[in-house]
Amino acid sequence: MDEQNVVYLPSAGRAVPATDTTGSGPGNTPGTAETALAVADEAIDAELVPEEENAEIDRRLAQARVLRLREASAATAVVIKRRVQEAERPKRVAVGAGRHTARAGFYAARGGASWAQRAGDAMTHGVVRRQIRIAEVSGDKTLLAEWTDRLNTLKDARRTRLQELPKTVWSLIKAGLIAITVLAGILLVSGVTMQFVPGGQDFVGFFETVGAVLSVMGEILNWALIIGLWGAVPALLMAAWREGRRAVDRTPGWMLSPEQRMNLDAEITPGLITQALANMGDTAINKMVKAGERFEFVTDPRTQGDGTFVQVRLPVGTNAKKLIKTDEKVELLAGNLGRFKHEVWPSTSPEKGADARVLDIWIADKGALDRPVPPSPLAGPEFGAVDVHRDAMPWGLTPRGDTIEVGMLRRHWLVSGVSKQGKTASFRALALWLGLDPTTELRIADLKGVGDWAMFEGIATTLIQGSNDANVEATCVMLEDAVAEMDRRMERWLHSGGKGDIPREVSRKKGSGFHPLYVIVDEVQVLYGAGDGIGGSKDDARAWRAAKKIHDQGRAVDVHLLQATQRPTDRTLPVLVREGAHVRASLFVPNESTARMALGDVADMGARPQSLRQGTDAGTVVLTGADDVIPQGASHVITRTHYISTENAYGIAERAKEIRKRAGREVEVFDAPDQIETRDLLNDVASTMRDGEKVRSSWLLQQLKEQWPDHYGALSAQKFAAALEKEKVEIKTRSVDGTPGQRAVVEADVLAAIKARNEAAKQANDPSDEG
Ligand SMILES: Nc1ncnc2c1ncn2[C@@H]1O[C@H](COP(=O)(O)OP(=O)(O)OP(=O)(O)O)[C@@H](O)[C@H]1O
Repeated sequence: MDEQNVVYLPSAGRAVPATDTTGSGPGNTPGTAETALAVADEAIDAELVPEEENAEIDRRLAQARVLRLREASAATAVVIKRRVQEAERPKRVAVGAGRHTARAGFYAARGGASWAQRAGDAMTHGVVRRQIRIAEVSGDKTLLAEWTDRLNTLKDARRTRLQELPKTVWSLIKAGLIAITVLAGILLVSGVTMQFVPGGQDFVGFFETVGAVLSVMGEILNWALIIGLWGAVPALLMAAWREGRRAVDRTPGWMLSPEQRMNLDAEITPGLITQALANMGDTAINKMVKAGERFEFVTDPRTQGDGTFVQVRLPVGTNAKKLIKTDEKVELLAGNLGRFKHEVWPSTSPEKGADARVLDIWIADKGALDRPVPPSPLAGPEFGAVDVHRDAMPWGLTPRGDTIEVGMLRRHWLVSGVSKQGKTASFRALALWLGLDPTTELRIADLKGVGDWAMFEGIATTLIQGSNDANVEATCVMLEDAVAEMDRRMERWLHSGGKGDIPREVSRKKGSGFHPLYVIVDEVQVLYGAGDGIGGSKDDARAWRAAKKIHDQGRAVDVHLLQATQRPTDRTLPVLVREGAHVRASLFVPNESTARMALGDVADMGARPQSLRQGTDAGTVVLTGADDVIPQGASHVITRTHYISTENAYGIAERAKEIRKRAGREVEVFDAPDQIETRDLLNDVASTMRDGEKVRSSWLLQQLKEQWPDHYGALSAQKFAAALEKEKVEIKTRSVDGTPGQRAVVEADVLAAIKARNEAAKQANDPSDEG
């Protein structure tokens, strides 16, 4: 339809061709183009409707006898709409009542049929016969023999009961006769006795009284019968209706109102599950359904958290793993259940004794996963010091609403997920919790460096922020240092006769040297993707070798490696590194193959981070390997992590600092630790000075600032002196350029310090030099 030639009827919500002045065209709207365009100016809220719909509205208008639209104005359109609605109200009421009656009739009839079927089943042992047919269809001979035996036993028992029926009836009749005789005898004796009681009734009078009592009782019985008979019909209909509602698999759509149709799948019933599974295109299930058999519900649908849990045993010839093998299958199942893929989580059953045919399904209530996760307990000001030996980190909730509190001791972690899915926030939450234990040491590299981890200044003993070469090199050194620390601990522990894990008391003792050490790298793909012999998976690449050593042995001496990456691919995360992590968690990833890299084999067992919704499910992870929170036998658990914003993270970090201060475990840091730590001060100083030179320290600092402003720009004279002193270079008082009494740095001192440092490092790395 040409935009120029339409009139918008705001409330009627359609557009009428404005040039149609004949009254015979769509809308029967006589008028001129001018009036039409004038109306168009007034119209605000309208939409173009297709020709057919327009024609349909016209038809309804005609039926309602609202035909004359002299001036096509917005106001008239509103009036017309109201009149149409009024005119249609009786029809709507009639349709609603019709649907209601049809539905009630349908349920009652279905209830009757269900009773008949149950009665038939009871008479013919139908349930057992069905199981026999299933066993026959699936070719399970053992099951067939078992059910056939059961049928024979039931038949024998019934035959015996039938043979004994005449005897039973005769016994009942006899008992009745005896009861009547005894009653008659009692009445007779009572009547005679009354004659002899002074003032008592005579024989006839006594029986008249008995007759009157019996008559009243008869009247009561009569009324009860009348009421019962009249009430029986509605009661029966009501019971049949209830039974029908229970038994019915699916109400025909035309019997439901539009709202009911929309909510049709909201309630998870055995009928809905049956229909969903029967439409999975599985041969064994098809065979079973064709044979008229039903699924065995190990657990009927029951509410669990914000959803429904159900356990179904599949027929012989298929199993749970096969049924949900691919993403497409899961999506099909979800669609069959009227849900989105992310709302349906089928898995093999983790329960003890559940065989491979038992399928567990958890189905979220519609929209339940869009409700926000409550704030992190860490963010509450009352959340105090933690003990990694004793406590677990409250990371989030399962979609079912169970809390996920995960232990952080002696586990290496890998968190994966594409950008903007909450990787840093969820990963940083772990580190914040660790920071609240004053005994832990955190060494952190944030290889993005936009300040996401800056709050750890004053908590972490190493804090590298940024992705330039120097930071990458520093991160690699951080890992290698952790390996050296690990080796030192191992040796000390063995020499001291220590056996097994480091005990809690030793680990928490100040100065023991066995405190829990956590090496944390965010955006670790930058490290493994680097050149210069650092990244990659070649035999001599430094980063993966260090990571592997920590993975292999760190746990024994409480040295941990926690890594997070956007890209868990072979090129940016060597296989050995990702396989070495005990706990692996993945936020949304784009496909199954990435999910497999992020999580390993559990991607075959129902762990599907690729089914999370990009963006909407930010912060939701599929967590594997954390056996303290994953139900026994299950491969993974979905965790909707509590979100801790950067602002809140600062608050928690401040608390961590106070806790450390109170415990006497403050961390000494430079104002700009990343700048100092990611460059080699001695080398930089040496390269700035000429042979045999002695220079003013202020001049030297100025040179450094000019050459590497990013690194030394903020360094004060005092801090520079302290840094040199730390590197064993003393600032001396010397005559420089003929001016005596200057604070000077002598090149020979710098070279000597470098030499001493190199020798010490060489000795530390060469075990043959020791002892
Ligand atoms: N647990 C959570 N719950 C809800 N939303 C979250 C959660 N975590 C993160 N988000 C949202 O996702 C956004 C991105 O988070 P974050 O910076 O942690 O993502 P990222 O995956 O680390 O991204 P990048 O890799 O690009 O740094 C946050 O700003 C926040 O809006």
